[in-house]
Amino acid sequence: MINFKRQANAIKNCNKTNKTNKNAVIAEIKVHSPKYGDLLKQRNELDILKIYEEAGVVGISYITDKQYFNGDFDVFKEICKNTELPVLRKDFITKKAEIEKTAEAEASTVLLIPRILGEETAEFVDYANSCGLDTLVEVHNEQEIEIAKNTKTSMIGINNRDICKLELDDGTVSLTEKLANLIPKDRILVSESGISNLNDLNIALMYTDAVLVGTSFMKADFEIQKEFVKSFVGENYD
Ligand SMILES: O=C(O)c1ccccc1NCC(=O)[C@H](O)[C@H](O)COP(=O)(O)O
Repeated sequence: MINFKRQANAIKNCNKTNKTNKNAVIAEIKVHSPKYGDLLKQRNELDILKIYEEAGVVGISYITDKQYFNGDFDVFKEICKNTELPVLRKDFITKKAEIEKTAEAEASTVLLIPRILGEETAEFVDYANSCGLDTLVEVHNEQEIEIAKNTKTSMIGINNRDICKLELDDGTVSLTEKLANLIPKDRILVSESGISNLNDLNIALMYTDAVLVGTSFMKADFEIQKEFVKSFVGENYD
């Protein structure tokens, strides 16, 4: 089977080149937010993909959940097909068949949530790895960190928001500051959600290897979107 394990390597390679001030930014093509509504605003997902690529991000995230985030698996497949960047699938995965479907789409990484999978998280990580996928195991509290630590996941994400509140809470990077030192250094650590400006970004990157940003990139006006994303990636990126 083809090995799609690219997300973790992309972040590691990016960090090696940090001499050039390039930050490891995973950019989300987020079409809908439960809090802000439509974020796509009649734009095309593949145009946004191109902007993110040109801005120098290390990876792409896309939410396939339809019910709350208006995601579309066919769009996800198109995104995977149209980029060399690693692509993360975010969804509420509960079945191994969904992991197979993610690998078939030639994604790089699948999100797994201990809040949903509990002690089965480790088994789902192994299964995703056997399908050639990287895994991002997402935590929001100490109990979930214990579950994540007992898996072979290469990446752990601290979601600054409580996903059970479906984005109606305001996540802040203070959660990343609080939890980061509980996560073993051999895992790639990602700060996710609620990162809306360079101050948030800099705080998150003091504690983590990468950040995942959606809403603030999507809310930036189309004309300035690339420059805005570039400012997160780092001034010296070309
Ligand atoms: O993170 C999850 O557990 C999740 C699972 C399924 C659908 C959506 C999910 N979370 C939302 C996000 O992933 C955020 O959009 C992402 O972290 C970006 O956050 P923001 O920059 O605040 O839009």
